[in-house]
Amino acid sequence: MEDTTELAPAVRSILSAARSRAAEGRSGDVAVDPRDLRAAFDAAEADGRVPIIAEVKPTSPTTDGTREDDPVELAESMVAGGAAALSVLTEPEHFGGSVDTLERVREAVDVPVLRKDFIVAESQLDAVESDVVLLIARFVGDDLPDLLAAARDRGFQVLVEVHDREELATALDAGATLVGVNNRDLAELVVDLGTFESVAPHVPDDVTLIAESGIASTEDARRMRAAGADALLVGSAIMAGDVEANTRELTRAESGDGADIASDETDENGETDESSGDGESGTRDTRHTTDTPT
Ligand SMILES: O=C(O)c1ccccc1NCC(=O)[C@H](O)[C@H](O)COP(=O)(O)O
Repeated sequence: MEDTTELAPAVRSILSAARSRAAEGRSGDVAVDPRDLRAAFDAAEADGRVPIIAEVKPTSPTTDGTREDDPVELAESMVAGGAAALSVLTEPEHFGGSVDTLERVREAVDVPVLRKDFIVAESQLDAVESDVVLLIARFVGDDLPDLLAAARDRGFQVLVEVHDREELATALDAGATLVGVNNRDLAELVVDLGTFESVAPHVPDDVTLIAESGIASTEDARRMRAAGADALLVGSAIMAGDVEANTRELTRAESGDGADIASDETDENGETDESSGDGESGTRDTRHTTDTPT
């Protein structure tokens, strides 16, 4: 079991709740016929859209209040705004999510759907079908290879989330081919886009790389793409206000006609550290670098 002493209290509480749910158990393994996430990213690129995984995130430990709209309507609006894929929180106690919500969303849309939860035990994998599941390297520790295999056996594509180079090495050793770098530090819950920029150059080109958390503007989106992100996972900035318009603006961040969503939508988290990083782009892959002005 992981040492949780350095985690933020909210994150320790999330983990404790996850372990309780894991203990409830379920019978029977799910068998998923997944929608291809990489193909969805390629289709967005071919269409001139930045590949965005838009997250249905009703609330979170760093969000004030709860968005009560029908999650299916929110999801459909995200797809209408050009999202290549969706992420749906299924964690009930801290994020207002549910497996029922994910089932309804996946039925309503035809893009790949990531199940965003805090999986620490194999039994949790059988709670619901999704196209992609998340494994957080920090939380699963030495169980990563076994959980990765268990998820793949069920048909899931697996996004392994890391926060630093050490976790990246662990993920690659375990055979991860889909890696997310979380800009949110789970010890302090502070967001720093420099995190992605420092880890991305060390990710092999044949790994699909996703920048997660704290992307609050079209400028942030371009910054993460310039640092080598194949796709961006965005929750709070899309959930704040008109989700279709917010999604569209981010997907158009490289086509020069996207207004800056941060200019008229205030992210109540207000945690993105724009001053972080040293201003140099990562060199992993410059395909995404753009000269398009804001
Ligand atoms: O978002 C939180 O407040 C949070 C707190 C503690 C653990 C995890 C948390 N978020 C999970 C996520 O992965 C994000 O929802 C996702 O990366 C989107 O981030 P953002 O665009 O910053 O909402």
